[in-house]
Amino acid sequence: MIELDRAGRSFKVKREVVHAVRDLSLTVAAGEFVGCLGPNGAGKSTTIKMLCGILTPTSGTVRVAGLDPSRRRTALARRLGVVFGQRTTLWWDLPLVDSFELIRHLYKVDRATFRSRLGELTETLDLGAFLRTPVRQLSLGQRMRGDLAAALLHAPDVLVLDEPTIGLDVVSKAGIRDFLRRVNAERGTTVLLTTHDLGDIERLCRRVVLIGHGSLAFDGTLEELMATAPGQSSIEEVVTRLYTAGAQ
Ligand SMILES: Nc1ncnc2c1ncn2[C@@H]1O[C@H](COP(=O)(O)OP(=O)(O)OP(=O)(O)O)[C@@H](O)[C@H]1O
Repeated sequence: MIELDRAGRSFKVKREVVHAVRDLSLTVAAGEFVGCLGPNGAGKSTTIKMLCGILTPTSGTVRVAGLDPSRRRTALARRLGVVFGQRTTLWWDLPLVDSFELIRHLYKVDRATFRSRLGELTETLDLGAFLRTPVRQLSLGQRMRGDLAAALLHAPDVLVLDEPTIGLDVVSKAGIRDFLRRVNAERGTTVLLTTHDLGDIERLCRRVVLIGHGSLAFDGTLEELMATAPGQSSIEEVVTRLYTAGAQ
């Protein structure tokens, strides 16, 4: 469902070239739930932006649902849902439900299907109390739930999330994690998320990939990740070791 083959992305900054992602090969099969870790500046967001078609790779190839994201952005939009935790895709001054209505038009979802999906998402994400509130008045947790609903209204096959639990309290995080687990298990949606919250990884992701210096530094199960540092009892200790051992 997601395929990166020796994908790379560099940027020219003044006279320097920054290799944000280099030679990254990764395949995510349909229905998988994969967590992506990596130190600040490792290349996670750049990778996500290549998957969405926001950035074109400068080397290698990227495919999502069989499509080249930067060339087939419109076709891909129908198959892909995206949430950037640090930024909203909702219309700031409009009530949440009006953003959903606009998304319905953009994705050409028929009214009956929209109503039934919105009903389901309102219930599972508990949006009822603030559907008519302008997005700018929502708390971060409410806004994130709104963004998740917006990303799923067109029932995409693939969901890509860049730090979806950033800044959320423990209860809101638990709610979002529970929701994502259900979307993956019940709808079979392929999920790839980036996070700095190791609780997301422990509670959600059987498979973990670690990006360091723009390349793949680890790809395996959580158990295999723990086994890279025998004697360390917590995932924090294992990841700290990996980051300080050269992923940085
Ligand atoms: N548009 C850009 N122009 C120049 N350099 C960029 C650009 N976008 C990213 N970079 C650089 O590419 C590298 C990777 O950045 P990226 O945002 O992908 O990291 P990240 O792993 O998502 O980090 P974080 O965990 O801090 O969000 C960094 O060195 C960053 O400064």
